[in-house]
Amino acid sequence: MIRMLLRVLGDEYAKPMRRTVALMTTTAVVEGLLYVLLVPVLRALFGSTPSDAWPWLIAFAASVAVYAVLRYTSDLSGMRVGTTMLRGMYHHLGEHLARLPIGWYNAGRVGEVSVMASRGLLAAMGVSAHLLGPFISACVTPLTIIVVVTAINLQLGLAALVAAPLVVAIQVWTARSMAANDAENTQRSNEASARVIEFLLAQPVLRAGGRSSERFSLLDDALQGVERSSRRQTLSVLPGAVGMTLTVQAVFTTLLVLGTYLALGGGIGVAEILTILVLAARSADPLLSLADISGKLRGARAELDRLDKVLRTEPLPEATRPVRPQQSDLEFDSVTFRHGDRVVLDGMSLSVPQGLRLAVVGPSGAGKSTLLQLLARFYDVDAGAVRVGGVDVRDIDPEVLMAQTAIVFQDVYLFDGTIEENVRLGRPDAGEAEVRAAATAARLDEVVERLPGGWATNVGEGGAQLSGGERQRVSIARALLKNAQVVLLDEVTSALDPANETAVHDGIERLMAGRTVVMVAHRMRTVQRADRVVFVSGGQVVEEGSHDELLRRGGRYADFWNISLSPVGSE
Ligand SMILES: Nc1ncnc2c1ncn2[C@@H]1O[C@H](COP(=O)(O)OP(=O)(O)OP(=O)(O)O)[C@@H](O)[C@H]1O
Repeated sequence: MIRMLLRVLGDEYAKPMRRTVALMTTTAVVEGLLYVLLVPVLRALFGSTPSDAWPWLIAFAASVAVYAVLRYTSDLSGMRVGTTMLRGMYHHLGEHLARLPIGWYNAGRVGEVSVMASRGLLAAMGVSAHLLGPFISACVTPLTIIVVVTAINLQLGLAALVAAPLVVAIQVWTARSMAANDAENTQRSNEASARVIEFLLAQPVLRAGGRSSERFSLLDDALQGVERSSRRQTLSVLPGAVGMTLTVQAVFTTLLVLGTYLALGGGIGVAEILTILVLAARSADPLLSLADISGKLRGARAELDRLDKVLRTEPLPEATRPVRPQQSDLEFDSVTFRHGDRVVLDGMSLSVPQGLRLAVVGPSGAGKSTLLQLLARFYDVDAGAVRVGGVDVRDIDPEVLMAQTAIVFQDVYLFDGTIEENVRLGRPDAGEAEVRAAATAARLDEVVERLPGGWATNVGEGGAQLSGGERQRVSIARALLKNAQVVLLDEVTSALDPANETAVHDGIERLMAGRTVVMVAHRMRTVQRADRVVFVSGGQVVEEGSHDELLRRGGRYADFWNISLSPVGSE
């Protein structure tokens, strides 16, 4: 477990962790040894001069004080290591996530990473802050006590020692029977969380379609699944807990009977027998809590496993000698790319000379968006090469590639901050005049004028305070501010009202001026602004030429527009 923690976090935490474990072990041993002092105390109390007990009582009190200080220090150390690790883990995870390919971030990841960053990291931190100390105490203190009992009386020590393999066997058996239920419970909880999120996000659609109750029953089923698996999980603990209680009781009774027998035969004194019984009673608590602590440790381990899996996901390889492209022409050279088993691009070749605009048209699912994503290196190709300025994108420093590429997608995500802060993301070191100029060029100034807080208006999480078209203008202003030589557009105007569409078209026109552009197009108006058009289908370019040429040719492209402009398919 600790090895796993250190692997996830890095070796810099090994030293404080080892120190904490040593401190916790010492504390547990001292706790066990402490009670040896009861023997002289009790001997004196049962002897002819009870006042002889005083020095031993003082020694006992001093030992208790030493134990209390040790306990405080080791708990504090565990807490400190836990919080330092938590900070370290956040940094480690944050840095790693920032290096992972953007293609890794599909919809499911958001839930997975957010659960990991909250529940997972807290559970992992809890290992050293809350679980390690009690776990070490539950294992080491009873063992120390057995050693002490053996030192006082060999027969009673051996009787107590018989319990050790029994306790281990019960632990292993309980852990096995709980493991399957733990996994099922985690899976059911994750499913239920996903259903809750789906149910909340889909409220507008569900209400419009009158399907709320239908989807609620799915959510209800998921929640009932959690209830059932939680019940099974609780029940799976019971045999182990009962077994452990019976074992502890049996050992206690054995020690009591054997101790009384030995005492009656004069083999052991009353002080010794009382001390042994106190020690036996003292071992009961940590032993009984062992099952609970082990369960929590297993839960934390499962969270760490998930974290470890993400941390072991390799970022896209970076070039050892990165090349900076001097031009902005684009090229797909026999590119093959798969999403899982599905071949999306199958040996595709195309090129875009510097400063020209290419429109990509094709049926849904043909791989148009994927083509843009490969140009921005969200993924690496499976075969062939994607080149910018004649340089393979894998040989370009990712930051340089990103600085050279402006991307405007249909779905724009804005951060919870002011409009100005959101535009500035395009180039954080831009001057105020440059930010305003970009905003004006994107016709964002019209939006800002209407807002009560002007430039300082907070856009809310995800840009919820703005309409789709207004968010789109922020995104275009960002791209304009970035002043990148390559512009990638993923049909940005298809869902806008006429006023916003005109404004966004104006902004896009300014953004495209003098730059190399690839635009995914679903609308004739967008395509007509391109210098060249490719029609993609089946993972390949099937037709290429200007809009008018392709229409005249009467092939797939012409069919595509004829269908989409027919009364049923028209916009
Ligand atoms: N993250 C992903 N994981 C698995 N498959 C994916 C992923 N993204 C896209 N695909 C699949 O790759 C294929 C191409 O998707 P892409 O989004 O590039 O198509 P498109 O031509 O842009 O479609 P549309 O016009 O409908 O947006 C589709 O079959 C899609 O299901």
